[in-house]
Amino acid sequence: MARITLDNLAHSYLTYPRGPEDFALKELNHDWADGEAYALLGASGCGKSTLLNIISGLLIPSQGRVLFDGRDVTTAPTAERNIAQVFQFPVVYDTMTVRQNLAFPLKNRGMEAAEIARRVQKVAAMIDMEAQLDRKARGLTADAKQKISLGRGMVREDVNALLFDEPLTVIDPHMKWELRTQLKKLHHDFGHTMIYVTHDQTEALTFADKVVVMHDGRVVQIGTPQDLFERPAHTFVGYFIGSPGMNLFDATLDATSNGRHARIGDATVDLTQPYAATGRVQVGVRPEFIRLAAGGDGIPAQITRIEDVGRHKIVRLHAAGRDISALIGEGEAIPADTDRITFAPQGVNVYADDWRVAPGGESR
Ligand SMILES: Nc1ncnc2c1ncn2[C@@H]1O[C@H](COP(=O)(O)OP(=O)(O)OP(=O)(O)O)[C@@H](O)[C@H]1O
Repeated sequence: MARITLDNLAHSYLTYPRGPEDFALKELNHDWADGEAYALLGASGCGKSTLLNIISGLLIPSQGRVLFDGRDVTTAPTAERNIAQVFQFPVVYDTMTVRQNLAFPLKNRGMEAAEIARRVQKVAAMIDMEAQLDRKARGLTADAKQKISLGRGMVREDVNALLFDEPLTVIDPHMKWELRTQLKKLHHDFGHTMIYVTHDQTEALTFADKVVVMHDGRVVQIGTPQDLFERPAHTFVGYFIGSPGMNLFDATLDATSNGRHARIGDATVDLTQPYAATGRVQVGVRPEFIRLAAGGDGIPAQITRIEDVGRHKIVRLHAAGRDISALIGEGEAIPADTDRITFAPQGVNVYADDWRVAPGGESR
């Protein structure tokens, strides 16, 4: 296992990039802590695979360095990096049995037969393929083959890091959940440094200790699932994480209140904390923190639709010139004469140029 350092890293696929917009990966400095499980999350094309390929050695970055435990591996080939990789689509040897496929990375390193047998058996149990160990891989479903690929990735215990690039794409939904649980268990048991690329927020939030959110070639936030939910560092994180995503209101901070009050449409909202930003900002409030009211203070709003999705209701509203969503818990009433919304103070975030502005007095 290793700490992986990205030092001043950036990548452009163009030979002569003219500006930041020509970089698939914009400048990045980061330490991936030894033994942590990270998910790299972002929409298609945001640069996840580019970053993963630089870490694995499939791609040499146009700028900066990659260090494993302080050793510069920027130009070292994949084979020298001692990592295990699992890709989106299965990579298996069709003419070999499942057992031989799983044993392959260990045999390659000259491991003793009894130890190979022990590890293969253990991994086969994890991927639920003990009954098929002596079947040839040829003829197995794509799903089963991908489980073999995952097993092969997990069979070595001495790797610097385990890298997964959307590994569950071809797996059926029930097995997805099962395998994700197994990966988490594997991480718990062996403490590998794991990097897991996905565009699926559920996958990222359930798998990882820390989620690295990428947008347009840039890492916009690295945080625990709770950080991403409570304090999205960038409007993209607010929108991308959560279902529905965070509501954003155009607002003007009121200088006479030391940035404590915001003007949203025709209403004045008490943000309950001062913000050191001036002029036009955006106020972000997740649907979980929107409260419905009839009369009194708040932003005038009209309900346009109510969707019952089981454990809660999604209330769609029109407020301050935009469509927004509120989540109302089971058993909570929706006032029939709802004509306003208010914000739960702990759910308010303020953004200037898409980046979160920390309120005065925030500890971090
Ligand atoms: N070999 C390449 N040559 C030129 N441009 C590339 C190459 N590979 C990726 N890109 C571009 O770099 C950007 C980032 O792509 P990348 O594959 O890293 O994103 P991603 O987040 O992994 O997306 P996906 O989830 O679709 O794989 C995209 O604009 C993509 O078109």
